Amino acid sequence: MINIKGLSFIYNDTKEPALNNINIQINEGEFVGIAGPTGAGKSTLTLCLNGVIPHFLHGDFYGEVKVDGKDTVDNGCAKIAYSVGSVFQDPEAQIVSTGVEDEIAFGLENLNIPRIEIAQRIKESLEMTGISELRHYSTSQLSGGQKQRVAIASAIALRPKILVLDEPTSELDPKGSLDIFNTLRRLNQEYNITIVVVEQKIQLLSEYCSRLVIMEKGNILLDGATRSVLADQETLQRIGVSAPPVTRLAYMLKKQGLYQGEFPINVDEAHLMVSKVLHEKCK
Ligand SMILES: Nc1ncnc2c1ncn2[C@@H]1O[C@H](COP(=O)(O)OP(=O)(O)OP(=O)(O)O)[C@@H](O)[C@H]1O
Repeated sequence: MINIKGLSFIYNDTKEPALNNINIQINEGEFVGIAGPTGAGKSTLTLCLNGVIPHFLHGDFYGEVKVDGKDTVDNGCAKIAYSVGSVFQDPEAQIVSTGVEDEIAFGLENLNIPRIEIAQRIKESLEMTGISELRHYSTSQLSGGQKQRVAIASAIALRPKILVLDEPTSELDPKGSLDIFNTLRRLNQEYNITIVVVEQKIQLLSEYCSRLVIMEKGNILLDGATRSVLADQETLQRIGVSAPPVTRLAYMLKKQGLYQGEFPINVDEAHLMVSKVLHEKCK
């Protein structure tokens, strides 16, 4: 679904590569989280997936990026938008219309989709994101989390196979952040949309993503199943990515020889781990 080979990118007027020989393959239906310290190249990578790089942001581009079989150099952003929907940090900056319905119709009208089909797609994308009740709202009435879900609905109205999100919860409170990730889970599980999300809140990534990619200085440092990536505490600590509290607790227990099992990645699993440790101790 996403195939990146030898991708390096240096922004104009800079010396250091923002991306440095990235190789990654993401298969259909994966839910991939990307994390890493500031300046790691996470946003640059998302911009390479939706074609903004190289078509709008210029620099030295090396290697190959293919999304849904389309090479992003040979296909413009409009063509790529049929395969890759994009959602950015700030919902305010993405929303251009005064009404929810108009907002979702906006991208479709630009692509000359027939009116009757636009109506169908508005209904469908509102249902998919669980916000049908907001259809006739004015966008100024919406909370940050609702705006971000309208942005997601607008992106999926083009029926992309891949949804790329760059820190979609950065402006949101914990409830709004959970709503977004629950929406993403639904799009992934029920509609088989491949999700690639850059997110600082590692706890959210650990609960929702099946695969984690950790970047640093333009490189992919770790890439694998969420549990195994989070188990590499030394690397995460070294680059300043703080693992979820449950994983840190497991790490401490393992270091002291009190726990030998798998790393927990959510509260339920941590609960089981603590019960096991206590059981052993009380024997
Ligand atoms: N438009 C730009 N022009 C020049 N350099 C840029 C531009 N955007 C990003 N960079 C540089 O590219 C490198 C990677 O930046 P990028 O924003 O992709 O990292 P990031 O991991 O998303 O960081 P953050 O978490 O702070 O958003 C950084 O050194 C940054 O300064």
